Amino acid sequence: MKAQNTLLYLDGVSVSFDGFRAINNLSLVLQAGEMRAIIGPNGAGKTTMMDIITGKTRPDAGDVYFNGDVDLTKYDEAEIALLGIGRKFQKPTVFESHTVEDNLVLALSGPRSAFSTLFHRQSRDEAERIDDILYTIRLSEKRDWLAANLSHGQKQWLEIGMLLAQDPKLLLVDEPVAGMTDAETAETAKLLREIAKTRSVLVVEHDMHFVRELDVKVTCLHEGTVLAEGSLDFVSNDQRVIEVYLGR
Ligand SMILES: Nc1ncnc2c1ncn2[C@@H]1O[C@H](COP(=O)(O)OP(=O)(O)OP(=O)(O)O)[C@@H](O)[C@H]1O
Repeated sequence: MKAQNTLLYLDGVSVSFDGFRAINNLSLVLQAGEMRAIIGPNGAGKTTMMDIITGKTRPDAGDVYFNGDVDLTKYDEAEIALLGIGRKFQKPTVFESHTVEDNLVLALSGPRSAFSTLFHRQSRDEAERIDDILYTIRLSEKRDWLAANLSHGQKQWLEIGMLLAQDPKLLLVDEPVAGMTDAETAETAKLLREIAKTRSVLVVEHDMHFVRELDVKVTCLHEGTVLAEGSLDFVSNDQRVIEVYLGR
């Protein structure tokens, strides 16, 4: 089967809402260890594509395979999260009244209750993982801070850290740098590149400076299908991409 050796394989995927085709014969292949940037105008179907991958929306037609032969259309949202697909929505949803570290402890624990999680003794393994994640998300020095006191960008990093605590094979990240300072945006590109050394990442983003800094293959969606795919230079020189998106 074609999906073999791919981390994510979408082929001929379509979905309609009240007769409107939000996703139209969409095909996209992501290799293990690959980071991909998804661009495209409002309404292109970027969010709907993520909804299909995470099981929030069922496609009307097409194949959606994860990790080679796992047919994602057969699983619900909770099962897909457990299979190793983590999703970060645009707005950060950290626990503001907990410390940075406790946010990660809670994320690491999965189904355990918040109370027993915060009061059980961390194993050395857990403590090491938390140290590693804090280092990756640039928050080692702020581990004792209340999440409420972090900047917007730092909250986004913390939420990425909370996803990392669940050790996903694939991370879906929706507009991570919206509202960030230029310095935070540049740091986020570095951070995601580091994360992508050990797992695959799909990033939806409108900020082209940031996409350039990611330095990865780009897929431009339009009207629910792939309009152009390749390097950012290749895609941004495509006349149709300029017409529907970049030239606006
Ligand atoms: N549940 C739904 N019911 C009806 N229409 C929907 C639904 N979800 C999405 N759509 C429509 O499908 C199209 C694709 O929307 P989607 O949100 O996936 O685009 P997008 O590329 O993520 O846009 P943006 O950049 O604005 O986030 C839009 O026209 C949207 O109105």
